[in-house]
Amino acid sequence: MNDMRLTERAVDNNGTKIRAKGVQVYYGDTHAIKNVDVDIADKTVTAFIGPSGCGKSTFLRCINRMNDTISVARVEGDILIDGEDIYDKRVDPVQLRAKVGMVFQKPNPFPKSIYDNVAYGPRIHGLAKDKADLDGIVESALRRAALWDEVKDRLTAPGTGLSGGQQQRLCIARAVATSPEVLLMDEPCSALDPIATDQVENLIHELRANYSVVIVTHSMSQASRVSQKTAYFHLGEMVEYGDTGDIFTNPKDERTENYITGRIG
Ligand SMILES: Nc1ncnc2c1ncn2[C@@H]1O[C@H](COP(=O)(O)OP(=O)(O)OP(=O)(O)O)[C@@H](O)[C@H]1O
Repeated sequence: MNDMRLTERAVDNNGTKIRAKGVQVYYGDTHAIKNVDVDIADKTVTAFIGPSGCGKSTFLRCINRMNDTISVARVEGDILIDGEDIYDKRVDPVQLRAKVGMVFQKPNPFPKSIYDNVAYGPRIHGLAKDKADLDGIVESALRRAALWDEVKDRLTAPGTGLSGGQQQRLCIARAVATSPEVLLMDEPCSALDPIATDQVENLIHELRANYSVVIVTHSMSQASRVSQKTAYFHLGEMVEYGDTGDIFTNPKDERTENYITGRIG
């Protein structure tokens, strides 16, 4: 953001990284998110689950203002990160998205080299002092994405030439290269085979040490493997939110229970 308050502010709010208050999202006349209140913890993986069309991706996109790019979308209510309103008019959405990175369903590397994919964000945000500094940022991001050993000898090769699982880890490296504080993942494994899914899930587990990770998933087994907190969405409402173990073994809301037992999907 313009004044970079997100990076400079001391965090002292009992581990809450993201706070949503009364969030509503409309696409024209469609009321896609209905009055969502939630506190999302720092250094935690939070899974959003629920039937198709219930608003998981819409709510996820509120957290880095990706809905700004959809002309018919209108967001109401407050979303605070470290206590700061990300919809404040002084906040630059481009800067915000460096702090709140996103990984999409389908791996979407740029038509550039592996190196340039990862260097893209640090370059546009002026994060490197010189070439050696940029090299270090690229290597560190590729290591954090568990991809370095596989690509270190072909950094100038096109990112699009990697396997699907490698491309998704490249996109994760691209997202972490700007040192985000929050990582949003919208069904990051849905285009991957079981081995690549396992690698990305292990990575999510490691990323939690440094980031608040929010993941949309259709796979309840994935949610239970990777997350500590789970939110269940139903027809635009967040009907239940709590510890993942509790949501899956002892849901309080009948709608959550019906979903996790397979009665609705
Ligand atoms: N760009 C858009 N324009 C208009 N309506 C949209 C748009 N994106 C989503 N919607 C509508 O908003 C509602 C929520 O959609 P969203 O994609 O957030 O749900 P979801 O739970 O992520 O679904 P899925 O699991 O199928 O990806 C749906 O009714 C959908 O049709």
